[in-house]
Amino acid sequence: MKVWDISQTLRPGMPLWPGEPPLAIRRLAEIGPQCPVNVGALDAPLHAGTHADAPFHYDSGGATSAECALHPYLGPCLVIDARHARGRIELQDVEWAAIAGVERVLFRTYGQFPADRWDSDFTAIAPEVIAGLRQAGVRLVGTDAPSLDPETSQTMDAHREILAGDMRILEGLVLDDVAAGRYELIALPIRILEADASPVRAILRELPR
Ligand SMILES: N[C@@H](CC(=O)c1ccccc1NC=O)C(=O)O
Ligand SMILES: [Zn+2]
Ligand SMILES: [Zn+2]
Repeated sequence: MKVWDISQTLRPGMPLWPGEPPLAIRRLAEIGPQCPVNVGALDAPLHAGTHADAPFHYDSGGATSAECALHPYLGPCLVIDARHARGRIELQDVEWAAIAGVERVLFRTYGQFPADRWDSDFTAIAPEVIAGLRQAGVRLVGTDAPSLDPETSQTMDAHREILAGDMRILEGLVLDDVAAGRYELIALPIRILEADASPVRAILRELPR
């Protein structure tokens, strides 16, 4: 069964949200005469790379990564090619008939994911689109962009629509090699106490025929 790895590589020097501290891999122990193993530690912002926002990120009373149920992050999804969208994915950019019965939607906005540079002008998603997805019964919205809202947003309108429907979010996906269509999504957040986001290893699998 074909598997698509739709996750970024977490690595020192990777592009991060402006102001975030750099990702580091610390060496705690090294194989040698007195030590049988190499041991490291990861210092990384919780939103680094491909990750799942927890509701706590945009609602101080919201669930943390450790508290989020796993159902939204595991199951059939629809990948939508939204590369034609300019600035924001708007209502007219979505083929709403294709959303019927879909619980998970992943938007592709990049022709080639910017793995080596921070893109401040990434394609956001209009709050009206999130509201429309919520009304259509969608439980999870994913994107290859680093956020649903523009980098400069102070109102986080798309995240607020997600909150209104207690929906879930994946950001920083890599969809370059994924054709639009239906897949099985597996992208489980790690059980991190008090966390507002969690790295995920996101993959797609062919749906069973
Ligand atoms: N991936 C994050 C980006 C984000 O909102 C953010 C991340 C780190 C520091 C500040 C952020 N947002 C607004 O200031 C998000 O959209 O959830
Ligand atoms: Zn995030
Ligand atoms: Zn977010």
